[in-house]
Amino acid sequence: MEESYELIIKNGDVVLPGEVRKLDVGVKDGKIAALGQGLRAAADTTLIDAEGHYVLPGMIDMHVHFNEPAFGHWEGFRSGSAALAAGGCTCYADMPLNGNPPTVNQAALQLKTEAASRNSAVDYVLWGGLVPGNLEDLEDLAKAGVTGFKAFISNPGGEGEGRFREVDDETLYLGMQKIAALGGILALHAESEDITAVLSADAVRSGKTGARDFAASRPAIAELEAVSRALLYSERTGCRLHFVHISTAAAIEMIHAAKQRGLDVTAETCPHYLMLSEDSMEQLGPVAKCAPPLRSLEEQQKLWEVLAEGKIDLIASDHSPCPPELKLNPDLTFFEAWGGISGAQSSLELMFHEGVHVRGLPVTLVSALLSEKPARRFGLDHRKGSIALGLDADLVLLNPTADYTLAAEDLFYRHKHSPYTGMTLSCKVTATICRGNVVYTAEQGVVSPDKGEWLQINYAQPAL
Ligand SMILES: NC(=O)NC(NC(N)=O)C(=O)[O-]
Ligand SMILES: [Zn+2]
Ligand SMILES: [Zn+2]
Repeated sequence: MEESYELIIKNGDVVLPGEVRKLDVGVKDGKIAALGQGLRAAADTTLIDAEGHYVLPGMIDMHVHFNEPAFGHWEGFRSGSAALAAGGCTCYADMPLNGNPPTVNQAALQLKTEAASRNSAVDYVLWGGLVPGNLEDLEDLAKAGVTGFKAFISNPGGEGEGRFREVDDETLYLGMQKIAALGGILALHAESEDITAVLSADAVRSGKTGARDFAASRPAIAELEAVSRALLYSERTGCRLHFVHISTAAAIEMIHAAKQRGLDVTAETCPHYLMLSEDSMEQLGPVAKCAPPLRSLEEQQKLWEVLAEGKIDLIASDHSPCPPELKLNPDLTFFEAWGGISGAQSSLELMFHEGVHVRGLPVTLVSALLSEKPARRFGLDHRKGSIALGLDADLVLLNPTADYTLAAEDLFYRHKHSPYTGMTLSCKVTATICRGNVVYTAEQGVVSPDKGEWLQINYAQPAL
């Protein structure tokens, strides 16, 4: 009997693990059911012509802050996931902070899942938090299906009573022991609180509150010190560790060396450390403010070099949005403005534009950093992250010969500011498909805003 497909994507340059081939992709029951040439459509098959386009696995963005509950006026699941879909992302991980309550116990996780349910365009996983005082909650969170635990070494900022707090050393050490026993993984924001707090206070006291003063208050040594401490804890506790948003090649090298000696650690960086620099902070203002801060152009170049050498494990956006008055109000000093960049919609396009087109990196390397490697690291690879038979049909069509200038109106975020508006890009996402369902097209926008599902993670077994 002839196979019948609900969807066939024809004639695209399909990005498979390690190679690109011109193939048709046949989708049945939301899964990739065939990869071949000349797949035949039935009367009710939807056909998409991908001639001249890459067909990529959807990006898996392991680091976004959607601020519900309570801070949906900053960004919510609807708008945030719409932006991700428009940017070629088919699965994401929501961080446990900037909503209130933060996701640090089961009751808070329940509120999070209620906010997300039937409000996400694409699939998602949820991080729980490790904070002072919640050691006893970690097991419940793990059983409820969080993807892992997130902790901050430096003060995360934010508003509201009960907001997310950074860990002290004891909480970090005991937390890592416990997470190791649960088989979980810790994601860590690694900047020394002692160094950044003292330098920030000094700068503000002496009226040095500009963009470069901010960068100087969070120097590379703050990242290196926190990374080295956490590596020691990982070694002693056996806790799997993932460093979020690493900003320097030196920290990447330190993590890589730890990996070489057998530690189960990985490093993420973000498009903004690869695309922007300290100069951008000065030119664009707080819209380009984040922590760790953007670095020098020399540092940015070194980060591309370690990326090309395969020492970076994955790319995530660290989309950390806020209302315009916390970023664009001229009365705020650079130190007072919100720290966090709105960028999730642009990650894949930026990485292809700069990584593949400008710097000549292999398409397969860039795609692996966006999809395959995050899936493997976080136990999603039996369903997501690659174009392979039997996996979810999470697919992106990318036009690699586009020439478009990103405008604020193109953004699906709740608040349409981003450091990338005005940038001209050489590629564009033209369609995003999640589990065989067309979620976004460049012509029609987000056509399916609410069919994304929560993938609960069971560390002992792979995700459902
Ligand atoms: N509270 C935050 O969202 N912080 C975020 N802010 C950044 N990166 O500037 C982060 O992930 O650290
Ligand atoms: Zn962070
Ligand atoms: Zn973050």
